[in-house]
Amino acid sequence: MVELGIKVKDLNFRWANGDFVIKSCSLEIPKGELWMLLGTNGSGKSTLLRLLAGLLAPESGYIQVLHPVGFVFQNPDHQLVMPTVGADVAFGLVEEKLPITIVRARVQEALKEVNLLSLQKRPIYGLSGGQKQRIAIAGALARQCKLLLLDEPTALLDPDSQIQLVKSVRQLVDKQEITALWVTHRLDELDYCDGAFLLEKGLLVDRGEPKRLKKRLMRLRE
Ligand SMILES: Nc1ncnc2c1ncn2[C@@H]1O[C@H](COP(=O)(O)OP(=O)(O)OP(=O)(O)O)[C@@H](O)[C@H]1O
Repeated sequence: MVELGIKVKDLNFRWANGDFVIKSCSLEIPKGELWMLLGTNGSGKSTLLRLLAGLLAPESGYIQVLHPVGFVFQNPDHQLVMPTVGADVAFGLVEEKLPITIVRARVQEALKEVNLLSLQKRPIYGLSGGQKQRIAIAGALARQCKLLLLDEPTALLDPDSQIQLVKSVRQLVDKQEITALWVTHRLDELDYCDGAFLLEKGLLVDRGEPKRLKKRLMRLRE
């Protein structure tokens, strides 16, 4: 039997007094795979990610995900809270009250994984958007996350940094057997994933082979 990183069954969610924004959603992602979540603005992608992360509670349905969960937001400035790179990556570990020797080792290892070890002592202020996103990912790696949820992590990046980021997440997924779900509007990113979902008005209307979904969406956008 395939081991799963995410299993969701008949999930329903609505905001207080509102209509359902996630409707009878069922999906599975095998452990160690990178899947993408597509859909027009307001279709419910961020809401679904927040439900998976446990940041929102569903009205009904079943969610099973691997832990710990790492979350990467569209705008890293909403996520990075400490003044320097090293302190930010260490933040979650200090919260867990881990011994300082372990914190140091995990921070170094995580920064090495995202190619930012040389910036460990640098202030976050002044770094590029792509570097900041990699710091957010390093924070999740330092916490030894098994599931990575990324909400349009490349939305604010230029095309070069965009492709660099998706390639590095692809490599991390392969190397560390992390499961990842990546929300995007950018169809070129589909070249790096194992599968994709299409959400429309809270309903999963398509799923599967990224090449096929890419063609379908390219036709829709013509
Ligand atoms: N805090 C909130 N309270 C009430 N309604 C909300 C809240 N956040 C989002 N919504 C509504 O929920 C629906 C789904 O929003 P969501 O942000 O999940 O969509 P999305 O697919 O991520 O959109 P985008 O691509 O623009 O980020 C939208 O109608 C949105 O207006």
